[in-house]
Amino acid sequence: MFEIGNKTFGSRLMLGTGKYPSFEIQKEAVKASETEVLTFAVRRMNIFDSNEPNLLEEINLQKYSLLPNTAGAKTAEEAVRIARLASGSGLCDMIKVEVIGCDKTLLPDPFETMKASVQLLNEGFTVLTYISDDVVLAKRLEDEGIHAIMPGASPIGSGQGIVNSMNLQFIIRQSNIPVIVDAGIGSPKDATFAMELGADGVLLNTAISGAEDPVKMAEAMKLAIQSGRLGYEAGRIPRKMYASKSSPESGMIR
Ligand SMILES: CC(=O)[C@@H](O)[C@H](O)COP(=O)(O)O
Repeated sequence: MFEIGNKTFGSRLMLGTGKYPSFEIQKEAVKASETEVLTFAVRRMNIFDSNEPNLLEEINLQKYSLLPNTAGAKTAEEAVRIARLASGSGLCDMIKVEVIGCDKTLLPDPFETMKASVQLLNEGFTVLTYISDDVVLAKRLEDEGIHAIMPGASPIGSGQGIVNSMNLQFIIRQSNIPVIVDAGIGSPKDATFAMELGADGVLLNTAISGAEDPVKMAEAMKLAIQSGRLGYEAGRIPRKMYASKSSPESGMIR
């Protein structure tokens, strides 16, 4: 169990909702993942045209917490406008702040991200902020009062996995708010690694929606995250430079 703002979650896997081959497969994958949190880009989600298909109509909304995100925003002003739209539509008071600063890498703009996060905190939102693995920015945002920090493992949709585990560990160790590793996860081992490092959760999309079998991959990710968390709680052995025998010599029968 972990908490973000006033919500408690059993599952540590948060799912994006884009790029699935079909609604049917998406629904199955969401079910198999046992996620409790679905994030979606307010700008890209068809929530306003009742003639168009809409994922939110396809799923049982009682079962999930919705986490609208500000994907598509390039300035703080745009992100704030998108968040207000989501809240005005009664979707949720939680918001994932995402302000992209570079079209090629889709890495977030730290200055606009900070501005948007502070503004939305002042407006009473529960703020989860997506950043790159920037240790100093993570702390500054926590000091401002955000509710969870979401450092990227690697660029969105790249499937590169965790490229700087050192920075992620710095962020995890210094944080007094939940750390959700978000973006760039490619395979279950990446998700396990994030959890073994001590992350509170993982948010991912492409690794499941783009898999050959998204439903199977959703289950694999669920198990990977559970396994990584269990391993973290169990406490791994320290790394040693040289070998040490698995069977102790004292007490050996000669
Ligand atoms: C859905 C969402 O919020 C994405 O922007 C998120 O960052 C996931 O990235 P991946 O697709 O790399 O998992």
